[in-house]
Parts: sequence; structure tokens; C-alpha cells
Amino acid sequence: MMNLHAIETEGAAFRLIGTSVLSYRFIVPHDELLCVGDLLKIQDGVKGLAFFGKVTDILHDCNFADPKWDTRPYTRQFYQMGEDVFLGVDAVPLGYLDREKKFRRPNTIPAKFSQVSVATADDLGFLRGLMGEIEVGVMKTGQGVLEGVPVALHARVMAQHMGVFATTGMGKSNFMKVFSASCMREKQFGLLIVDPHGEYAAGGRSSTGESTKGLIHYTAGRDGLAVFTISDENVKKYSFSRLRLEYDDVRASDLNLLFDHSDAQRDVLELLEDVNGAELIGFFQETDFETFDPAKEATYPKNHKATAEHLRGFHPGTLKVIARHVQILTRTNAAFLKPSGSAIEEIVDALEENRVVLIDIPKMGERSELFALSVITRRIMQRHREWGVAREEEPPQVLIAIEEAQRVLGAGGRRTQIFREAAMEGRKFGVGLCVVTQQPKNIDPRVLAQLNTFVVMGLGDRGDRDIVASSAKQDLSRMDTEIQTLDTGEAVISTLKIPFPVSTRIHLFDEYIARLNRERRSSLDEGLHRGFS
Ligand SMILES: Nc1ncnc2c1ncn2[C@@H]1O[C@H](COP(=O)(O)OP(=O)(O)OP(=O)(O)O)[C@@H](O)[C@H]1O
Repeated sequence: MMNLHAIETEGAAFRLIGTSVLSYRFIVPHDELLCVGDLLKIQDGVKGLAFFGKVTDILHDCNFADPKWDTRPYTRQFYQMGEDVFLGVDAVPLGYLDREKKFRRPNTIPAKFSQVSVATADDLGFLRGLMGEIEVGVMKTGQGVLEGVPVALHARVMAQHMGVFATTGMGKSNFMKVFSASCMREKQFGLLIVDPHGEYAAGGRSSTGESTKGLIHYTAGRDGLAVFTISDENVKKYSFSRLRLEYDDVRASDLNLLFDHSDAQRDVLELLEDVNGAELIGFFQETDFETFDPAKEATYPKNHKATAEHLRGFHPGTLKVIARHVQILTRTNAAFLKPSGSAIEEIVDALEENRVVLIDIPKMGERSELFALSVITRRIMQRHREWGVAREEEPPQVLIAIEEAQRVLGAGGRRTQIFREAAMEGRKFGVGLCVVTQQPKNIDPRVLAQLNTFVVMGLGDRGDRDIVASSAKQDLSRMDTEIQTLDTGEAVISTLKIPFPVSTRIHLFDEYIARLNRERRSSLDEGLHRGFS
């Protein structure tokens, strides 16, 4: 018979008592402080393997058979029976290091009574080798952070679409800026962000009112950034490029994205999809729809004959509505939409040079944001498709951020075709989407199924958490308690090439870029000292 007293207790905090390949349980003294989310190392001395787990639940437990022992009159005495009263801890397995120090999925179980301890940064040092290039924060445990273990996404995975899910005020803007700064630093793919509030480029106010810095303050990474703005002041002050789009960049489907249309109006726009933008806008601006009759050439300008002939059989009222929408489109976007002169090729070039491209349109509103995003996305998709035909080598990678993505990627929205195309086939051409939303349950599940990276920053709503957990490629269901208790600036990240979902404390942007600027300065100083070779 096994002699339990013979087990070495020196240095061993706790011992594993069960239960299966997919679930660990151990007990700790009743006064021990452990938290949900704490990372554990389970050293299997019998097989020579190191297992890792994460605390998912902690409960009161004891050795007494009587279920009411703790409410009996002499309860106080029981507290002196320290060894019979303890905490039971449940943990989820993360994986294990085999004898060759290779990290494996948890397909076996540690020996009974293996030694369990809270993992240190040294224990988890091997994770550094599994991380990617795009640093976003440090690994978090239930009680704090593991300073030596940065969390960094793999650049190659980014064209396979990512989702950022955050309730308002949980630190989504901060995350996007930290992510962008790391993209500027690494320059491994292009990142497009349309910024309707003008906060990402030069900074502004956070949702709680403090002033924050912007991407231009990451001076050491400045050549990884291109900003296209409508603001004269910013062109002068920061030498940003001017944002210009021209009529020919527009397609009929852009109107579908911005306005609600009847079936007949949608039919008109579908028929006109291949008509170039200048012709489309010219036709609707120059034709009088009170008298328009496609069968009578005298009722429309001669140069629009081909377009007019498409429109036989449509009611003039239908065309009038579209003419009005064309007028609203050109007027409301007049700050950057002109008959000719477009910066779109420069924008796509900057993305192909693997820079972060910010489209800075302060105070322009939602329609302008979506319009600019749709026009640029279409051009990116077009270029990348052409690339596939014309050249042997792979196209460059581009990631397109879509904030409040439920607006354009909701279930059943046929009006937002270009974003759906990017979601469904973009990865073949190196085009990824970064879907940012507070309401994942309002995103088309087919789009969610395409995402390979999930950044979850606190979701209060059970429906939202369930849909995220069921769409992620790694099992997030066991992390539900942790996701519910995430604080501002904390995230659970599930992505390809990092073997388990990692809880992360996202860097605070201002501190992160201060560090990156310092690192660059000190490496320059060192270079000057030693000479560059
Ligand atoms: N990683 C972090 N560490 C510490 N504080 C953070 C972190 N991220 C965000 N915060 C703080 O939380 C507050 C809200 O952050 P932020 O503006 O990024 O939220 P948000 O989710 O973008 O809000 P909204 O959706 O309203 O725009 C800010 O005061 C910011 O300083």
C-alpha cells in the first residue's frame, strides 16, 4: 500500500489529485490566496514532464462526510482541524513540455500527486519562442502580470482575419493604437484604419476624458506610418498627405452601403455597377428625371446614351431618389471627393510598403467613414486579385480595420458586398479584415467563422460571449468567468500559432511608445558608439 506520508513535501506547494486529461483538480490550505486566471506548473516527476494549467474555479471543501458540518453548533472547533478543511481548485490544462522541451497539446495526464505550483515568468519563459512579432501586451495571471512574458501576435496570421470584441470603455482604442504601433515597428504587413474621430493620428481624449498621444508620437517608427487627411491644418502642421478621392473611384454599390434602398432602386444600382464613377455621377447630375425617357434621346445629354439605355422600364421616381442620393454623396464628401485627382494609388502603395495607413477624416461622420473605407477596400481587393494573375510571388499582406463592424458585416446585409467579399475570399489574396465590434452577436456568423484571431476585451452580455466562444478556434468556454471579470485594458487572446488562449494586459499606449522611442534611441547611441556595419 502506498504510504502517503512518504511523499516529499519540501518546496511542494500543492499536489494534484485529479481528474482527467481535460480538467485538473488539487487542494490548497484554506487560507491560501489563489485567483481565477492564475497560471500553474504541474511537475510530473514520474514521467519527467512539465504540465501547465490555469485556475478556473476555487471552492470550499473538506473531508467531513456530514454535508452540514459547517453549520453545526461546534463549527468553531472545526477550524482547528486545519488539515480537514481546505480549498478545492479546478484548473484547465494548457499543454505540457515534453522531454525535448517541445510544447504539446494536453493529450495526457500528469501523475497523481504531481507537484503543483504557481508558475513564474521563468517557468513560462519557453512561451517567448512561441510568440509572434506584433507585441500587444504582457501575459496576465489571476493576481498580476508576468513581466518577462510579452504577448505578441504572428504577422503571418493577420491576413486570416481578426476580431476585436470590446464593450465601450474597455480599452479598444488603446488596443488599436498599441497594435498599430507594433505594426509600424515591424512593417510586416500594411494596416488600413479609417479614423472618423481624428484620435489615432495625433492623439486626443480617451473615453474617460484624459488626453492621449497618437501614432505620430511614436517618432522612432515614423517611417512605418502614412496619414491621409482632409484637414489643411494637419497637412501643414504634420506634413500629412492630403486625402483625395475622385469620381471614378466611386461605384454604384457605394450608394447601397450609405442609403436604404427599395428593391427597384437596388436593381438600378446593380445594373449600373460596372459604369465608371465619373459617368455615373455625371449622368445623375445632368439628367432631368421629370422628363427623362430612355427611349427618347432628346430627354438626356447625348454623352450618357449608354447609361440611359440601361434604365429602360424603371419608374422616374426610382431614378429621382438615386439622383438625390448621388447629390448627397458628392456634397457631404466634397472635402475629399472631387471630379478628378485621387490619392488612392498612393494609399494602396503605402499599404504595399507595409505601412500603417490612417485615413484621418475628423468630424466627417459615419457615412463618409464607410464610403472612404468601401472605396479603398475595393481598390485593395482589385489590386490584390490582379496581383494573383500577373505575378508568381505572393501578394503583400494588408489588414483592413473595420470599426463598429456590425454596421457592414451584420447578418443578411447584401448591401455591403465589398466587405463580405473581403471576409470570404480576401485571405486568398493576402487581404485580412480586423473586425472591431461591441456586439459580436450582430455579426454574420459566417464572417465570425472566418476569423482566426480573437481579441476579447470584456463582454458583459452572455449572448455575445457565447457566440465568440463558439466561433473561436480554441476552446474559450472554460474561460467564461475570466472573460466576465476582465478589467479595462485586459484581453483574452486566442490566435493561431500560440498554443492556448492567453490572458493579456494590453500595454498602455503612451507608456509603450515611450519605451519603443527609448529603445530606438539607445540602440542608435550604441550604434554610434560601436559604428554601424
Ligand atoms: N491597457 C490599458 N492599461 C491601462 N489603462 C487602460 C488600458 N487601456 C485603456 N485604458 C484606460 O481606459 C480608458 C478607456 O480606454 P479607451 O478610450 O481605449 O476605451 P474604448 O474601449 O476605446 O472606449 P470607447 O469605446 O468609448 O471609445 C482610458 O482612460 C484608458 O487610459
